[in-house]
Amino acid sequence: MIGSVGVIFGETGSHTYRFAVTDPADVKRTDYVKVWHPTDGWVLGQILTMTRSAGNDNKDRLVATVSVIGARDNSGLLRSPKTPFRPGDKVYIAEEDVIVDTLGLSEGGAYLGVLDGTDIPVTVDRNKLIQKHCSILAMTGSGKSYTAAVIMEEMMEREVPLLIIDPHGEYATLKEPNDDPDMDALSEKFDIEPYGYDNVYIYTPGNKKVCEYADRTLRLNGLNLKPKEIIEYVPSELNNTEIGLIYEAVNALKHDNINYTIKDVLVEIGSSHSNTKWGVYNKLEPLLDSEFLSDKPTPLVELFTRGRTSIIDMKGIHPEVQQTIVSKLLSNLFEARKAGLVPPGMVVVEEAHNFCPEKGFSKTTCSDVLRAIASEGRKFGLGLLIISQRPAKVDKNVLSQCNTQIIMRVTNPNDIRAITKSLEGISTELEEEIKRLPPGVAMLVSPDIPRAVMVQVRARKSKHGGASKEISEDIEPEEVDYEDEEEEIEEPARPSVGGSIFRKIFGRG
Ligand SMILES: Nc1ncnc2c1ncn2[C@@H]1O[C@H](COP(=O)(O)OP(=O)(O)OP(=O)(O)O)[C@@H](O)[C@H]1O
Repeated sequence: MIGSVGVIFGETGSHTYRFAVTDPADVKRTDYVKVWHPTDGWVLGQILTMTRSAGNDNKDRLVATVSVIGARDNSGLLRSPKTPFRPGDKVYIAEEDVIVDTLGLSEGGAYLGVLDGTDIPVTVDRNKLIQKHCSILAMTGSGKSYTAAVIMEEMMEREVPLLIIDPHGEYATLKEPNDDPDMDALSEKFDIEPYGYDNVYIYTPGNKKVCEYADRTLRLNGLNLKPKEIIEYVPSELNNTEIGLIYEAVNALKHDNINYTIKDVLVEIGSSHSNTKWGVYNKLEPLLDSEFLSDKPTPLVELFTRGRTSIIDMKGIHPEVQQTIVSKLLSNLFEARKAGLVPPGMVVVEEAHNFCPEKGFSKTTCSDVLRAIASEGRKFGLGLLIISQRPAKVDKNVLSQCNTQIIMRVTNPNDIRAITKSLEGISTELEEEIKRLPPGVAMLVSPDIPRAVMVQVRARKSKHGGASKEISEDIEPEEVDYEDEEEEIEEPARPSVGGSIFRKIFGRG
């Protein structure tokens, strides 16, 4: 053990104390320190703040404030000392084994990275990630999708089935090894090797024109859809007369007692004498173009099976249609999991604020199923990994069910409020810490670790495909006034519909 780094002074408690730092070169904020307590033995603490001032003698005084973590008792329980530390007690830098034992850092779980400022690996239990869900919350550019990919890699290595809802096509590069020019140094630091994963399949609900690198087309059941289901798939608003035409067409097909597709519905609408039919054609055309409604839907046992990762790449798909696809897909998956038709596994939802928005922001067709998986998924072994850059806009019912929280840099006060509301006993210092986290460093709140810890997230084994755009260095980033910030979710431009649907359905111009 190296010599003491300071001496406790002033008023002390059993939860916090201050010490005068002997040499500023010995300690820094966030360091783990220990103090001997007469009844509890070595008690671990973490330096929360450091202040510098000039004393009466004009000498520099450096004071560190420590938050007490505690010590393990004979039965392994973490306890805070019942009596305060004594002024005059010496403070020492905590050794690795004291930190590991006290924080209960175990080996063998999903390897997330190292305790910030140390080489101590931090892992999280894979089963708990699945059974108790996980969230990654951070502002854009702070390393959300990078960290999400690290968790995916850890899951893939244990052959956990993964279904990734990927609105921006960020995760296709899981197939390629990391080609970071600094890979040698990163490999050594984190003890990992670059690796591209084989069993990753990219599905597009569109077609190859929409997503040229997709391996397959995602097909959902398009047979005998109810009028309400057809309407949900239509990206444009339908007026009452148009909705009426769809109902009439479906009723006529049902009356004939035959299996029908969207194409049949359109042919039926074509026989109507109403001029409204042209409007309906125009609005239903994208459904025929995208080809995802089929009488041969992609089997769930193909999408969600041991050792396989299926990425649903939503690039080029209208946001409202994305929500309907996610709703259908996850409802079917949840039912299949309840019936034991697919194995336990994890669903990853990127941009979760668009799929399960908080009340008052918008309503989506997939909110209910995400809420159901969040509250009941643990019973059936269906886990959620929720990722969002706008925690304030994510459904609280979903966020509050995520027992493992990975929080990266967040500066928006509304988002910080949303995060701290869902975390018990988070201190003002930790709140401040969240605002200052550098990219790649995360605050981990896990049921296995008695307090929030800062983790330097490990390098990816696979290549990073984040969607961040290069910003010219001479463009100043825009200042955001959070008070005036528009809280409504932006309505993206609807894709234009055109071309001759008549030709597609009837085979002539
Ligand atoms: N743990 C890490 N190690 C090394 N680099 C990292 C790490 N985390 C993030 N980065 C780097 O930071 C950049 C931003 O990360 P990432 O793309 O994950 O951000 P994001 O929060 O998902 O942003 P966006 O919302 O724009 O997608 C990336 O270019 C990546 O190279």
